[in-house]
Amino acid sequence: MLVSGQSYRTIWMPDDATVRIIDQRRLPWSFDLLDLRTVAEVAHAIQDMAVRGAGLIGATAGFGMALAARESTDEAHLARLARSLIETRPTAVNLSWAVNRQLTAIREAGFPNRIRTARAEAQRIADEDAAMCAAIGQHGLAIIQEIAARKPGQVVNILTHCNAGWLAFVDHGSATSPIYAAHAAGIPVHVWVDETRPRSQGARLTAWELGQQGVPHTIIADNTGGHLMQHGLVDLVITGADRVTSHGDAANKIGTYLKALAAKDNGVPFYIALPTSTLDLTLGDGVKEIPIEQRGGDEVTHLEGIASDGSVQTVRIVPEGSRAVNYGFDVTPARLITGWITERGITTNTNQHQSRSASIFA
Ligand SMILES: CSC[C@H]1O[C@H](OP(=O)(O)O)[C@H](O)[C@@H]1O
Repeated sequence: MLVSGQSYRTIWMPDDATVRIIDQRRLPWSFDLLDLRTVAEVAHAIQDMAVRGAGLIGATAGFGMALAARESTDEAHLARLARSLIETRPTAVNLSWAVNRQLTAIREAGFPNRIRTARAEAQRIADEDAAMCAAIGQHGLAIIQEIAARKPGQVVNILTHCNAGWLAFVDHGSATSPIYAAHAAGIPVHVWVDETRPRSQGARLTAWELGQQGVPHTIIADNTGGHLMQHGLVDLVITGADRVTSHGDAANKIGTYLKALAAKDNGVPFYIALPTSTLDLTLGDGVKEIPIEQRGGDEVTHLEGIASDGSVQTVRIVPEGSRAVNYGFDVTPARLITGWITERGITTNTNQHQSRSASIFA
């Protein structure tokens, strides 16, 4: 997508030994690129959220395995490097999916061919992610067009939570891709951007990327969405997901479940946008089975911002000594979801009031 008018992806390899990323820890204060040259540096970038978002975590792991292929001296060493990537964050299934896809490709090609194989497979994973997200945009566009047709000449108001934008993928995004497609098609859209505490991915990342594309948007405190829905100010909710089970239960940033409850109570359509690389059909009951990452309490007790002198500072926003818990994700049960938008099309939830089916993605 565009950054100051120039087209970017979130990750690429300028040479076979370097993974180059947009360092999202610096956004929106500054736009900085960061080069990663070892598996350890890639693992730290994922764990410290220099890169984040299900699709981008997967692509980063894929490129990390291209570096692992260069570092590894034998298959056991390669397996240890792979494990060090998988262990960085537990919820987004794309991470383990990408690593295991690379291990399979290397195993099939033979260890001596690992470097060339892993480099090519990493590029395929990234290119596929971008293509899947573009397709999600085209499929999701139909939903927005249908709403626009019901309110001619008026703005379509869309609420999204966290950042499931192009910054969470290689390009286009999942939840934002239909928004970008609608904006490009000339449909008047406006986005309510949940700030998404504690890491503020919405206020810092979604607002930044929408602004760069010229999409009208308004940042709201996380607890505002329900009020807006009660007053008819939200036509559609679209979020991303980090893992979706065979039942259609969706793990996403903490707070997504609460938005789905408010949407259900107010008759607002609630869609999950995801590439099929985010599906985990080995799981059924998402609330019981999806691993939920817990991060440090300091992300809750402290807030980063830019001071009037332009310096980026972190301040404590709670009483000294107060403790905090920091659940990174929650799970929205399929019964609250109107439909799932993937690169294959839209799966509408026809059994929202029935017991969960074996798999809605059959
Ligand atoms: C659908 S990928 C974006 C997804 O990932 C975010 O989590 P994090 O920023 O912690 O990686 C959040 O759940 C987004 O919805």
